[in-house]
Amino acid sequence: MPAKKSKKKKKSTKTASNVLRFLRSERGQFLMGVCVIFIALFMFIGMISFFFTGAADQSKVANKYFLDLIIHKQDISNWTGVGGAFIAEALINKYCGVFSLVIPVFIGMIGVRLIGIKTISVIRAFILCSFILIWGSIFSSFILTKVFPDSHIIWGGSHGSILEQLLETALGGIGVSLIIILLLVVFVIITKQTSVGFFKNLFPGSNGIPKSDAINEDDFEDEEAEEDNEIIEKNSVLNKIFNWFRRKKKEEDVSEDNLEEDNLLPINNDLQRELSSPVYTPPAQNKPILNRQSRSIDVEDDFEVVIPQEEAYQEKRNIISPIRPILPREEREELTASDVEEMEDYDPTKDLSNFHFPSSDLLKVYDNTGKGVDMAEQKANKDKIINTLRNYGIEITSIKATVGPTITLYEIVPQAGVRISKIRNLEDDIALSLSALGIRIIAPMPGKGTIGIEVPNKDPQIVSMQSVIASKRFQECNYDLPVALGKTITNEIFMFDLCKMPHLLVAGATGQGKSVGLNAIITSLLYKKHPAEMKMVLVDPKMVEFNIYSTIEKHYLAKLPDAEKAIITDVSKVTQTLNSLTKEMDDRYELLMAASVRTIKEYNEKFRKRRLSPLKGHRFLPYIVVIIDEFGDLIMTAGKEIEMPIARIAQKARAVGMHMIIATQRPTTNIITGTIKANFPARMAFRVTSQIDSRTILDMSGANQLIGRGDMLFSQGSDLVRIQCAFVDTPEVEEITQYIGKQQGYANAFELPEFVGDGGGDDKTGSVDLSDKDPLFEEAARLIVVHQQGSTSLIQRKFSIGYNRAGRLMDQLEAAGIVGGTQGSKPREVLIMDEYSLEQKLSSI
Ligand SMILES: Nc1ncnc2c1ncn2[C@@H]1O[C@H](COP(=O)(O)OP(=O)(O)OP(=O)(O)O)[C@@H](O)[C@H]1O
Repeated sequence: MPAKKSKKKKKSTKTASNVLRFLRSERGQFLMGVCVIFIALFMFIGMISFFFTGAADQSKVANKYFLDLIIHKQDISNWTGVGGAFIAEALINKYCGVFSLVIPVFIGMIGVRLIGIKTISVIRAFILCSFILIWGSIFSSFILTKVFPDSHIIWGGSHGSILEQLLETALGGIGVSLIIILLLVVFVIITKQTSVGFFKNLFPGSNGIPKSDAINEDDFEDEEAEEDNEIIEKNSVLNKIFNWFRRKKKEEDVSEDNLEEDNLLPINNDLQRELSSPVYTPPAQNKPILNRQSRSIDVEDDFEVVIPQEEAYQEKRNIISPIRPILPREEREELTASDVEEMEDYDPTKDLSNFHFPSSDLLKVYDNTGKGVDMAEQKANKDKIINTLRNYGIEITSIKATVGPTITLYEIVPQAGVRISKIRNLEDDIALSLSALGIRIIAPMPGKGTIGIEVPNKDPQIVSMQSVIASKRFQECNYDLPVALGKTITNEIFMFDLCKMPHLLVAGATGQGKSVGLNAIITSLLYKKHPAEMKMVLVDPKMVEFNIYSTIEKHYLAKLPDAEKAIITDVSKVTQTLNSLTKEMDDRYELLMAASVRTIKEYNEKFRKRRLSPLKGHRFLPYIVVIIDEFGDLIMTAGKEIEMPIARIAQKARAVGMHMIIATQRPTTNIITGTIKANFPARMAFRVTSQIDSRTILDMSGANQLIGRGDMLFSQGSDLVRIQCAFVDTPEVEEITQYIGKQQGYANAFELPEFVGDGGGDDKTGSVDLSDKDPLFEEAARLIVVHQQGSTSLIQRKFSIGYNRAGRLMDQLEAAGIVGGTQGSKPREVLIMDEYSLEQKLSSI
């Protein structure tokens, strides 16, 4: 019996959680949104009808119960029947009067938010509607009742009437009028930051006047007194309104040029803010460019703050749904072609045709809502920059701020005659005055004619991987190996095609965001490339960083034929793998040559068209991305043996679709050598501790001035871009890899070719000549016996020798019977138990 009960209980909990999940899903939310909008519409129509039909219905509806009215089938004139008449009578006459119309409007807003076509702040809307409701009821009761005394409508509702009567008794008619105006002013001042300027400007003589070229308040008052009257004239309220309409028209013209309505509405609708901004046209070269995604606020006459807007999230969500997989580009192209012959092309993804790409829902959405733009902070920073520069005798003609997720860029235009180097040298002084780390001066800003000062925001935002992956740009991009890295200072998604880089060097001190950066790169590739199109070789000497990718071994990873695991953690295996990759590279070149093509793209295209026969050894070539974390560790242990194959691959592998990403936390010249640097034109620099390190990575300083936590500089040739790296946490990556891992994969990981070195490869035990022992033979034997660990990398590390020599030593130790044979990636068995037995053994050899 109790078992039955608990089963029943379980079932009902499951149903409830299913319902909840549905309601939380996109479909559920959309459905609820539509319902809510219909309810709002019904109420609104009912209330509008009330103005025309309310008189006829009033006697039938007033003081009755809703059910009574339905049961007794009353003849109701309201367009929405008993329901509408009842709601309208209650809301308008009983409660808050005609301004109750904002109630269905508010409900409609909630519906719109649920549907997701527009992001509306519910709290803001609630406060706004509540104020309108209360203020409106008093206002209507006081004014409209006097204007239209003989009406079936109680203009301010019972609520308004009572309040208004109380106020009128206490303060008199004039007092109530003043209270109504005061409440309105208070509300506008509280809700609109720029309203103070607007109100000030209503009074002639206020200083809402555009300033002269130089921002120098003292000079300004004395010298331009004469011009003041003229300008004040220009600033009169009528002129402002006229100008506002003129500007609005201009903006509408721009908006026809595809500017998103979403982003402009807040600007256009904001009459108060526009009115408060001065009638001041900045010099042509300083004119603010209205970014497609930007919202620009004229905080003061001379200071414009641009807040680049993100693309609407919902719009992006619709692009990838968990149900509808994103087909690989090639497949999409093929499907659109109606040509039957095209359909017969070879389809590399056919083996895993049911493969579903992960959806962006698997990634976490970080709540940055509380981290809006702090106008006070922007203004204070601006003042500090101006004052610091002024202290050193530098005047500027304009200053503009662009607020990014973690950094704000202040662009200044100095007065003619100021030496740029003078400003550049003030980096430390500005940093001191702003009491902030990570100040960077870009003088001049390339192609802009301004000088940039980057200042970290007090409350930085997290750029979620979700926002980057779900962005329209990423979803619609057709790069061969698309990598979405994060967001630039102007909130734009920063993306690049790894194929074009073609190799990438990642550096940064420990804990500054390298691993997160590598995960972001891998994640973007996983979201766009089908397992048939891309394979990865992951090298992880730290052993813990790439472990999460082991679940996708049979989908995306490549490994050596005899390797147990695809993720390489053993230093000794790295040389083998890299050599194997150089072999794969050479094999691919031979295939390309046989196919008479120059690039992997042309080759694969030919293969798809079935113009290359598999019988002649041709095969579809997936891209291979080699990612090495902590490359410094490898160079320290294996030196040239690692550097050489890396350099070879970096020099040649681009055309055959092999790309490398190497990361290091030790950006010194003995790790990032000249050979490495020459072959890795694209560099990603996270924060480093010294200017020298920054120069080693980027060939210039800057990385030492970053603020960490994913703040980075990306350089490709001479261009240097500051980016906030997208944040993807380990659990998020796990979700993705598990989603992929659960799906059908290939039988094995992608097999790399076996590499047989000059000496005949690894397995040389049979030919080992113990008469020609390595000078380190005895010491190595002691080391192995003392540690009881037959590991080649141990020998490498202890004696600082390369892998080949350590491997030879190990073979000699095996031939001497000190260690056992190879056991895949595991250390060899040590056959001698103690040092005494070893000494005996050594003397007998
Ligand atoms: N893009 C980012 N946004 C926000 N926080 C970040 C970002 N990247 C890194 N962090 C923060 O910094 C911490 C360290 O990052 P990460 O592990 O990537 O550093 P690392 O450079 O790889 O360090 P190590 O070299 O020691 O492994 C993270 O746990 C996270 O809290």
